[in-house]
This record gives sequence, structure tokens and C-alpha cells, in this order.
Amino acid sequence: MIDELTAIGVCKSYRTGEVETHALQDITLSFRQREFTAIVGASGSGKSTLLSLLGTLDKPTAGQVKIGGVNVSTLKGNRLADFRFSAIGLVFQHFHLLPTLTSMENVMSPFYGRRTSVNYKARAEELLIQLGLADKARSLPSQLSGGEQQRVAIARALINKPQWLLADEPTGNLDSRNAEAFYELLQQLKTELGCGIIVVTHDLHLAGKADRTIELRDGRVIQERNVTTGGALC
Ligand SMILES: Nc1ncnc2c1ncn2[C@@H]1O[C@H](COP(=O)(O)OP(=O)(O)OP(=O)(O)O)[C@@H](O)[C@H]1O
Repeated sequence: MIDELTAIGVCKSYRTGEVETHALQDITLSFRQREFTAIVGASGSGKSTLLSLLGTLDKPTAGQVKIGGVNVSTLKGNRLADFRFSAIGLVFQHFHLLPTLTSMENVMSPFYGRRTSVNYKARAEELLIQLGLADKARSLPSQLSGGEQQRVAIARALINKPQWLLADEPTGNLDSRNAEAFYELLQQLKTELGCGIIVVTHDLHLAGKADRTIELRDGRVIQERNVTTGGALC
């Protein structure tokens, strides 16, 4: 069970020519299953950088990201890809659906090229039904609304039943009705699948629905608020 996600003393710096940017500085955080965390902060504060490290898409310059006790920075190549596939679902602001694949194919695509005994076609059908997209299974992304594309992206992220769902600005391209539907979906996923949800957002309404908010400024955690206890923790 990959039930704990932790960042321990995580730093991330980028070097562009002579300029070094310290995007994250000494971040220590722990995330739990069945918890919806929103990461907030001004533009450039390090939110997306943190999410990409937690999602194993990038490696810290210093410190560790551990998932279920595994230091994911030590994983490479196929082992890293397999670990990510088994543990993490990712949703991006622009969804990144493959334009020539139908909704059904996009949802199944993480399994393409993998040997598996999982009946992923049945699971994709189930997810599309669950997300209200049964009648859009054969549509291409260009034939879908923004909210529908987002739900396809979520179904794709959930196809392998990840313990962690990570989303970067998921409501950035949605109208208020679809954004509202998205909040409800997150609550449902948390309760029914028991996954931990971590969302980077500028959307204060979405952040207000989270169990916990973490605010970054200049690459550091400046405030952590747990809604269930109501307290500002640091
Ligand atoms: N690949 C990169 N190369 C160089 N600098 C980068 C790179 N990615 C991010 N940065 C810098 O790191 C800092 C943090 O960026 P990041 O994208 O994490 O911020 P953010 O809080 O997600 O911002 P936004 O809300 O605008 O998306 C910024 O100063 C940014 O310019």
C-alpha cells in the first residue's frame, strides 16, 4: 500500500545561463490518503514545481520525495515509469489528450504497450459511465467541451486506480458549472477510491473545498491550514 507521500527537506533549483532560480527551498510536507490538499500561492511561488516533484516527473536538487517509504529519486527509466503508473494519476490544466484518439482510447492509453492481465477496456467503460461520458466514448477530443475533455483526462488518470491523484490548475479552463462538478467529483473520488488528492490552484473556491491548504511563497511553505481542525498549523 503506497499510503504515504512525503517531501523531506526538498529543494529545487533551475539554472538558466548565469541565473539560478531557487524554486523550492527546504520543503518538508506529508500527505495522507483520503485527504484533499490544495497548494496555493502567487505566480512563481513554486506550486507546479512541487507538484511535478511529488508526481515523480522531476527530481529534487536536494532532499527526498518518498512514496510508501520508497525514495522515488532513486528510481530511473522503466522502474520509475512503472512506479508512477502504479501509484499516481496526473491531470494537467490543458488535459494533454491525444487528439487522434477517441475518449475511450485516451482513457485506455496508459495501458498501451504494457503487458497486463487487467481488463482495462472494462475499467475504461466503467469510468466513462461514472464520469457521465458513456455517450462520448467514441468522440475525439476536438468534439468534446472543455469540461468533457477534463473528465476524460481524469478517467485516464484513474484507469490504474492510483493511490494519488495530482492535478495542476484543473479548473483553469472550466466554466463555473463544470468547475463545480469537478469539486464534487474530487470529493467522490476521495470517499469512494480512498485516494489522496493534491491540487495546485489559483481558484480560491476550489481551495476552499479542500481539507487542507498549503500556501507557498518564494519556494517556501508560509502557511498550512487544516480545515478539519480549523487551525493554521504554521
Ligand atoms: N524549467 C525551468 N527552468 C527555469 N526556471 C524555472 C523552470 N520551471 C520553473 N522555473 C522557475 O521556478 C519558479 C517557480 O515556478 P513554478 O512554475 O513552480 O511556479 P508556480 O507557483 O506554479 O507559478 P504559476 O502560478 O505562475 O504557474 C519560477 O521563478 C519559475 O520561473
